[in-house]
Parts: sequence; structure tokens; C-alpha cells
Amino acid sequence: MTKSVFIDGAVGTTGLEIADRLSGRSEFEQIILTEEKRKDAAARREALNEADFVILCLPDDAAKEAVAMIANDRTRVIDASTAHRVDPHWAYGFPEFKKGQHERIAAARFVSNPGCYPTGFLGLVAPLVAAGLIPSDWPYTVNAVSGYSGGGKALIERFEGEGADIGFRTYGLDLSHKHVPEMQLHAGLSLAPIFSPAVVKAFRGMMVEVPLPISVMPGSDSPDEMRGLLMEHYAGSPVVKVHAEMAPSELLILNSQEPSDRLDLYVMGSPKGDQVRLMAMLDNLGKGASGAAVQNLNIMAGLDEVSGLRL
Ligand SMILES: NC(=O)C1=CN([C@@H]2O[C@H](COP(=O)(O)OP(=O)(O)OC[C@H]3O[C@@H](n4cnc5c(N)ncnc54)[C@H](OP(=O)(O)O)[C@@H]3O)[C@@H](O)[C@H]2O)C=CC1
Ligand SMILES: CC(=O)N[C@@H](CCC(=O)OP(=O)(O)O)C(=O)O
Repeated sequence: MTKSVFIDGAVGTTGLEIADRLSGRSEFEQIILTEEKRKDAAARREALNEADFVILCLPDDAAKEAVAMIANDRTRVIDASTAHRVDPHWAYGFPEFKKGQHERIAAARFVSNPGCYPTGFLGLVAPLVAAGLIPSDWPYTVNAVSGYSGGGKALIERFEGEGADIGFRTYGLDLSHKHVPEMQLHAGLSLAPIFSPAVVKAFRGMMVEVPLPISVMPGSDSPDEMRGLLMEHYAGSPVVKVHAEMAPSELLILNSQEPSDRLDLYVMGSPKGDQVRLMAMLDNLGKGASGAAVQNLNIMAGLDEVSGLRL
């Protein structure tokens, strides 16, 4: 039976890409508000309560407000914002990162999409910590680079608008980026990671790196064991690929990057095996946002989880 879907924030960067992934799919029918009505509280309330599934592509405050407007016990919600990612009443929408998560999402009424950077970090670190291959009480460092669409319409304007002149932007300099609590909680870490995000002049794409000085990390295993564990953890996943090579010569974010809903993971070890660079490559708008939302929608609706995805 066709299910109705309302994307609140449908003309934003994430919303448009979700609509694109859903277009032409007969399993879903979209409830669409006109330009005049899309921010009208009464129209949104009606759509939020009529839909079988709601996908929130809004700033955090507006996402919280939208959830409060839902006055029935039927509508199921996927929130792309940061608002509910550490809320125990919401399922964390990363089906592959830990055992049982796919089933939790399938059964949940409220699902919070992961942040784009945490998708890379948790994809690498969470299975290794859970298996005891790296410690849960280490102060991890996360170095990451995003395409500028990661900052939505406002950042796109700063990179593409009149007089735009930014080539590279580092930020999060107050060490309080909104993704840190989510990374710490879902990786099961006792210490907050030090997170250093940056933006380059490419529309989409993301690299997330976690450097590991394993020779001084208590109880850490070898790079080969880490790669083997990740390969086993993600074996058979249509979305997450763990690469076998020890050291590709380079990893690139292209200006012409095509949309992708994949997550590619690498474990690079030094010749002596005393240092490791864990690296994740993804599309901030794909597995980092819109692709993840559509994957979660598929799972919640009991459909093939990769329908409509770009893999
Ligand atoms: N961009 C990305 O790569 C990622 C984004 N996200 C998250 O997804 C959410 C959406 O981000 P993104 O699409 O990038 O942001 P955008 O700024 O591109 O889009 C947000 C949309 O929400 C609309 N909006 C704002 N307030 C309201 C409201 N009260 N009622 C109805 N609509 C409203 C905006 O309207 P208007 O057009 O008038 O401004 C805009 O169209 C955010 O929480 C973001 O953090 C998560 C992961 C990655
Ligand atoms: C490049 C850039 O600005 N990225 C955004 C995060 C994008 C994302 O994952 O968004 P939410 O957590 O808000 O859903 C940022 O760092 O704030």
C-alpha cells in the first residue's frame, strides 16, 4: 500500500535531495506544501498529522517544534537535524554501525538521522571499540573535511554567492561542535573526542580521519586486525565498503563529485605497524544526510533498504 511522506523543509538542501531520491517511487506519495504555505504553522501541522512518515529537514529548533505539533500516535518521524541524536527515546538512524540497530530502526516510531561527520567517525571507531581492538577511554582526534553543501543554504551562499572567495575554512575552534556529544555517546567513549572540522571549495563530499598512535594506546591491535574486524562487521552491507588495500596513494574529493549514498572505510597502517590512519569517505548529502534518511525510511516501511539509493 502507498505510504504518504511529508518532508518538512522540502526546499532546503537536504530536503530537495530526499525528494529527488523518492521521485518515481510508487511505494510513496509525497505531501507537498506550496511556497506560500511551506512555513505556515497550520498547514505544516495538518501535513505533519496526515502523513504516515514525516522527514524533518529543518534547523534544530524548527525540528523540535514540528515534533511537538504531531498530535497523533501513528505518524512516524525521521529527523535529519541534530535535535534528537542523543535522546534515548529516539532510535539512532545508522543501521550498520552496531548489531541490532537495523531492527531497532525498523521498529521505531522516532528515528534520528546521524550527523554527517559522526557517520564517518562512528562507522570507523564504534565497531573497533565494541570489539575491544581500541580503547574506550582514549582521547580520540577527529580531523574532517566537508563539501560546502554540508552547511546548507547559508554556507552555499558563502561559497557561491557574489564575491565569494573562500578556498578552505576550518571551524569548530571553540571545541564545542554540536556533533561531539553524538560521537562520544554512540562510540561508547569515556572522553570526548577532539574534533577538527573544515570545509573545502567542493559542493559535496567528505573525509573523516581518526589518527591512532597505536604503539602508545593500551590494548590496541594491529592495523590488519582492525581492517579484518571492520570487513567482518560490514560483510554483505550494500552501503558500507571496507577497502582491502593498505595504502591507496591518495583519496580525493572532486569538484564534480556525483551524489553517493555509500560509506567507504580505510585502515592505513605505517610500515612498522605502530601508527594507523582510519579514514572514511562519504557524501555529506548522501550517507551523511539524504541517503541515510531514505535508507531509514525504507527500513521503517519494511522495503528493500537500498531502494532509491545511489550506490
Ligand atoms: N546539508 C547537509 O549536508 C546536512 C544537513 N543536515 C541537517 O539537515 C537539516 C536541514 O539542513 P539543510 O538542508 O542543509 O539546510 P538548508 O538551510 O539548506 O534548508 C533548511 C530548510 O528549512 C526551512 N525552514 C527553516 N525554518 C523553517 C520552519 N520553521 N518551517 C518550515 N521550514 C523551515 C528553510 O527555509 P528557507 O528556504 O526559507 O530558508 C530551508 O528551506 C539541518 O538540521 C541540518 O543540520 C544533516 C546532515 C548533513
Ligand atoms: C560543513 C558544515 O557546516 N557542516 C555542518 C554539519 C552538517 C550536519 O551533519 O548537520 P547537522 O548535524 O546539523 O544535521 C556543521 O558543521 O555544522
